[in-house]
Amino acid sequence: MSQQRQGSTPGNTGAVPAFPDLPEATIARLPEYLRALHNLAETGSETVSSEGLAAAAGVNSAKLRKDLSHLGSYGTRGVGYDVALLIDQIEYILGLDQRRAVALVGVGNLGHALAGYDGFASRGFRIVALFDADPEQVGQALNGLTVRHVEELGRAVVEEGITIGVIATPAGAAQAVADDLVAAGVTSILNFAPCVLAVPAGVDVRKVDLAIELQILSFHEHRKASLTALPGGRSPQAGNQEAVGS
Ligand SMILES: NC(=O)c1ccc[n+]([C@@H]2O[C@H](COP(=O)([O-])OP(=O)(O)OC[C@H]3O[C@@H](n4cnc5c(N)ncnc54)[C@H](O)[C@@H]3O)[C@@H](O)[C@H]2O)c1
Repeated sequence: MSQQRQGSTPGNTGAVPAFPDLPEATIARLPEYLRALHNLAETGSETVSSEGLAAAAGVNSAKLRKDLSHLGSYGTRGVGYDVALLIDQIEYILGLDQRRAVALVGVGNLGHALAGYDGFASRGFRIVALFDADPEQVGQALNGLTVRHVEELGRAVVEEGITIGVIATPAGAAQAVADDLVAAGVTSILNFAPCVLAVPAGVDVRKVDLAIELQILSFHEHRKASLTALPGGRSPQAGNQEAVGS
């Protein structure tokens, strides 16, 4: 997932003096640590070593210790990290202690799948409103919500306290949708459409493009094939797993 940064992070604005200024790569790994910690908590683990947590999150332990030191979390020698405490710290930093209201615009193939996914709630998000421009979609019930016409977006954003917008429209419509979301007061956008969005300062955009991820895997396939074709048939050793930005 790539990020377009037009705005500043909430930290270091003076409003929350104690908020740590985290590297982007560390921010991208925190959700992986959180997922691993929740799995550990579910199996009854109260503490975890840095090596154990690193293995569960798919990163190396030196990187994990450095990341967690940014949160002021160093663990206890011989004991490791307190699982519940670390979950609280990471959820606080990611702002997941408030369940954020999300609007989804574009309820086609992808939008249907996203709106129907129940896993967001347990990760701190509520999709509270669905919008589409197609009269055939408007009025449909989906996962307890009714699809509304995109013209109702502005009012709904204010009434429902929506701060995050997800765009799942065709690329040609995405910029206008982003403009409407921003005009309504949305300050974070997750864009699935294959295009770059222009947004004003203070608005964060993240882009998800599975085709780009596949192209990166294609590069690795190409590289492995070229290595095995070398004289002596050098074959690649360990796999290259890049679960989160580094
Ligand atoms: N990021 C990824 O990995 C990934 C994967 C699949 C699809 N996509 C992209 O996601 C988008 C949606 O794909 P899809 O297969 O669901 O397409 P789709 O055609 O099935 O759905 C698009 C929906 O957007 C609606 N729409 C069009 N203009 C609109 C507007 N101005 N306001 C509100 N709604 C509008 C349409 O009525 C339709 O319901 C496309 O841009 C596609 O390229 C991205």
